[in-house]
Amino acid sequence: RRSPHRSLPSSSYSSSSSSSSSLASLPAYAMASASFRSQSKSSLAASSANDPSVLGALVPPVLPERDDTRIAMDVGYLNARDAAALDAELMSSPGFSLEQLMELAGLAVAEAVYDVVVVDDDGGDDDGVCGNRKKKRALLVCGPGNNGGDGLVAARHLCHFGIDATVVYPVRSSKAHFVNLVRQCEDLGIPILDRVPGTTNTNTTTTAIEADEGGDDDEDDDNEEDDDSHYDVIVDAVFGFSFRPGSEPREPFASAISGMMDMRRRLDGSTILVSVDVPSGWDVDGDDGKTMTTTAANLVPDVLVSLTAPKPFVKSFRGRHFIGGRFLPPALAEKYGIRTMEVKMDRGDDSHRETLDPGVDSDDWAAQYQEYLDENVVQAGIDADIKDEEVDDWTVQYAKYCEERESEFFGTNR
Ligand SMILES: NC(=O)C1=CN([C@@H]2O[C@H](COP(=O)(O)OP(=O)(O)OC[C@H]3O[C@@H](n4cnc5c(N)ncnc54)[C@H](O)[C@@H]3O)[C@@H](O)[C@H]2O)[C@H](O)CC1
Ligand SMILES: [K+]
Repeated sequence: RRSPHRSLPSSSYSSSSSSSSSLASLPAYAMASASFRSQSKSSLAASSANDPSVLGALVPPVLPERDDTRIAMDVGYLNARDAAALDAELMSSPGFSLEQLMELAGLAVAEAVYDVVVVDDDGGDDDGVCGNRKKKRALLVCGPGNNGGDGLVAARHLCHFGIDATVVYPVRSSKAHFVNLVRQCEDLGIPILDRVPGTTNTNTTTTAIEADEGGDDDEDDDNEEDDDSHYDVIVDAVFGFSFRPGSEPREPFASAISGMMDMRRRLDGSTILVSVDVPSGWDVDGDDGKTMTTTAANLVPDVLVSLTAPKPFVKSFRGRHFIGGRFLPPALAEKYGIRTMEVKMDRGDDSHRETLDPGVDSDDWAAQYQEYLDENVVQAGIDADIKDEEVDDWTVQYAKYCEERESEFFGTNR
């Protein structure tokens, strides 16, 4: 078993496994049949440990073994001004809506998180999202802008991926889209807290802002999570490319940032910190790795998910790096000096699941059972040798067995 954020890639990353199972659709029980196919995913490599003391210093590169899923870093960098301009252009020219962009961004974040905390932790062999493995837990700390929105979207997808997500959202936006994103999380049973568990609430502005913005006052003290809760991953979605590094982050976000760092210390390396687009409080355009604000000086993520393209600070980032967000038409990519990447579809089951047509391609045992039913149950009605009670007995048992199998596949996500 490999440590997900300190590992080099396996040379045989492409080993894949697939499995399929099915439940026969039987006339008496109308069982849904399902087949789950999954493939192992490759890992991207950590090029060196994330020791803050070496940040910005010259670190000899650790050359990874060949891994075709890594892309060269000559994809181009987007400074903060261009990132904002490109964002605006994506909405005006190809006509993307913010909702669309954010959905793709948040999905990319959720998939990267899933890769790191589930797939790689399972030794690269994912045997089904809804299998029997222990649920991983994710804490998503969301800020006031669109970076926070990416976090809210990611929380929803992670929940659908079978991960226990908890959101920290200290200042809720009153914009309709954000209200909906929160609602969608709540509908999935995702707790929405107003502070990072284990921190005291230094936030004196939240209530006022929420009241101003018509927020839900009942939620103000909503921090029911146990302060000692363990999270396998913390997602930092507090600030993105619009953070102004000239001043320190204001409350309650300063506390959210230090809360993430404290929790990481408390969990003593057993949690992975993933930053969305920019480690919150870092200088987006600072490429020497030393220009983050004091508050964020020790916020050094293990994993970064750049959206659209890496920002200049990435040159000094030493962790695992993913690029997400597939929105760029070639003309815009060229204009902003970005090389778009071809996304490898080696997982194939993120947004959809294949089901087996009942009886068409069913597993052996199901086909055999169906055959058995055809021969025996049909006969049961006319064959006096098989007593009704006996039929009831084994049908009940079989229905129970099917339910158990089904819940294995679907987990608690039904
Ligand atoms: N095309 C893409 O790549 C997309 C990226 N997305 C994500 O959006 C963010 C950028 O979002 P934006 O709303 O412009 O800003 P931020 O979330 O970075 O936060 C701005 C927020 O922070 C406040 N603020 C700024 N400086 C400070 C400070 N010193 N102290 C306290 N608060 C501060 C400011 O007032 C705003 O409220 C990008 O990084 C991506 O993550 C989109 O989701 C989709 C398209
Ligand atoms: K962030």
